[in-house]
Amino acid sequence: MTHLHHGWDKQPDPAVRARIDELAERIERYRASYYAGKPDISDAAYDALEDELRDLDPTHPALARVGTPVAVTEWEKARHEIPMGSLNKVVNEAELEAWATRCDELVVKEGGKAISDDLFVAEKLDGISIEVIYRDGKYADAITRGDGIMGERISPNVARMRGVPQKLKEKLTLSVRGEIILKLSDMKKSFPGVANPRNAAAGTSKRFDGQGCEHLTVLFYDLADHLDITTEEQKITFLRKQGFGTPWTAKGTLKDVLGIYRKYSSEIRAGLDYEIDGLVVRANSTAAQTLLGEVNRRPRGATAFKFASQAKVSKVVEILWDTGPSGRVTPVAIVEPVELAGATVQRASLHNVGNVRALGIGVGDEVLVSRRNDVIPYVEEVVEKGGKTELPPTRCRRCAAELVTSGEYLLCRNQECPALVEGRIHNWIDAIGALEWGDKLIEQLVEAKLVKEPGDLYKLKPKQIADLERRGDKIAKKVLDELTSRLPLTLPVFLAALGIEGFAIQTARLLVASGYTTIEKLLAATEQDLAGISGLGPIKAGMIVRGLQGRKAEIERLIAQGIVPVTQEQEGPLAGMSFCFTGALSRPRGEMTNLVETNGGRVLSGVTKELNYLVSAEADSTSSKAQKAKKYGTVLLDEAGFFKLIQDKGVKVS
Ligand SMILES: NC(=O)c1ccc[n+]([C@@H]2O[C@H](COP(=O)([O-])OP(=O)(O)OC[C@H]3O[C@@H](n4cnc5c(N)ncnc54)[C@H](O)[C@@H]3O)[C@@H](O)[C@H]2O)c1
Ligand SMILES: [Zn+2]
Repeated sequence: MTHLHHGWDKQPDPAVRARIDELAERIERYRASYYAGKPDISDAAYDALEDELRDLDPTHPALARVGTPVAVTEWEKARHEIPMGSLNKVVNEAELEAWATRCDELVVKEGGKAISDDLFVAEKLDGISIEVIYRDGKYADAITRGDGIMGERISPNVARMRGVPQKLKEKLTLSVRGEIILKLSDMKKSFPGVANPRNAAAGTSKRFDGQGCEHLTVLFYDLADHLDITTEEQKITFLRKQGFGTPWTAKGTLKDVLGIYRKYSSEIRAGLDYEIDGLVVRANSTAAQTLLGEVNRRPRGATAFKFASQAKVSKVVEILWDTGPSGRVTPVAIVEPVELAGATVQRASLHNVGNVRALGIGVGDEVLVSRRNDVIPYVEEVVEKGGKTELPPTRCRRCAAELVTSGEYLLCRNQECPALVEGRIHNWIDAIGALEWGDKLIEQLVEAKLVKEPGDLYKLKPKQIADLERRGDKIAKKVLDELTSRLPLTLPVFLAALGIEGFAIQTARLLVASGYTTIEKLLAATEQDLAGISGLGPIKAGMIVRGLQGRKAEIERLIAQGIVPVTQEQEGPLAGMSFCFTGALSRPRGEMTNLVETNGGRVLSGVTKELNYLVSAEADSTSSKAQKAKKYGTVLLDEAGFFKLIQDKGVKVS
């Protein structure tokens, strides 16, 4: 193989040289901690740095090393008769195909048979390599990989692990290779509080008192002495026959392997009782493997086919402190763009101020950004400090008010803060089910200082909305008509729309059912009064009373404007029933809404605990709305079911 160094034939520039030296030094340091079971950084971060070094200097000696030299410990050092190597890796299907093609070319040139049609695949166990030696069929020795040449003799510990037979079925002398793992079920049972099975296995297997080794398991996948064996498949069969536990394996073509990989990535891996970090793919024929030979103690005829990492290293460019609708300040890291799970990521959540302090993060730091299960990307760890540690702000970035710390959170308590005003308006619009009002419109209205509190919504003139950027007469009329069409509001909706903490619609309903049938009665209630209601309790009662008193003037302004809550639910055959429509329906949404509302029912914009019926094109939909509905016990209906229901109630459908 030729290494073109991206086409450079001159000396790399000093900055690159310095980065290479830095990476190499750090890689050696991280390895030493990792193989001792106390990694400094995550595997994903380590792999990212190793890949970076490989890009800059593919032949760097740090990349050729295996494991780490053994440290001075109480364990006796032992030399491996046959050095223990490592594996090269591929991280996607194209790389695996390229590896197979390259192997085929090489073997064929040497007069062998192409390997692509005869591959052997095994789960790549994420544990610690171990060599176990049997003499005359009896367990004799176990040596850790160490740096591949010299390891530690931890025989008494390995003897206690599961899956290690004391005696073989035949009186053979041989050396087998396996991986010490900690099964997840054993971790749960016997290692409370431990989160990483690999690190626990590494630490435990080297304990001088051997404590905990009985909970570890060894699975075997290789055999050093060949015993007339000519394929990997025969090796595994032999190991199983002698009583060794093994990982799952299969024989197949390149296409089969790709299928297996997809299946493992998408489902099997998540259901295993142990962690694997990929598959190991090899030429099934040992003759082909011998022909291919090895480079840097990594066989060319085998490769680790790793699962895609959903984490990458990047650099923090800026840290933003966004004030949210509830006043909570959320820190966000802006990082140099990285590709993650098919998307370019530039913003990563830092959750809260407590987490920022715990990470000790700052602008200029190298961080690991991850995106798991499609959630919002977040910063997992600081890999290397590169700048000053971020000092959390003392003032709100939206309104400059002094921030308050509450537990892990920073809060803006200024009720006039535009972020909080937007939040309250948003809550109102949501609760009354005004579907036409988008976030952006609310933001514009608050920005233009046209709306400071919910009551202001009802004072808006069509022209004020029409004049906003990208609005117009049609939109203005539509949203204002919608607003008035929701009136009058029932008392529970009115209360929930205020968005008082701890005071959602269920609580509002409970209060009405307990006799607080007018807003006046509620405003007059004390904490003690409400605490007596079963299902409320003193804490919630306190929040409700304080919340209502804090908004009293605003409530009075609403009422003065004619926004008077009514206690009676509307009348009609669908009174007391709520519906939410989702997906493509045969009639326009507006028509369905009208049908429900003119008959006394309510239409909600989303699935809440209050929703009685979710109507969708397919009743067995697996959409997130349908899942939520199932959780709440909401009835799922298809269109036909909906029409049948309302007709049974006496609604005439044209
Ligand atoms: N976090 C850190 O600081 C840090 C530091 C160094 C290394 N690492 C991690 O260690 C790994 C590299 O270490 P490595 O040299 O042990 O290589 P490796 O784990 O990538 O692959 C080789 C090893 O796989 C194991 N293996 C498991 N199942 C196998 C099977 N069925 N067939 C063959 N081998 C199997 C063997 O022990 C073998 O030695 C990387 O994943 C890297 O992220 C992390
Ligand atoms: Zn603020």
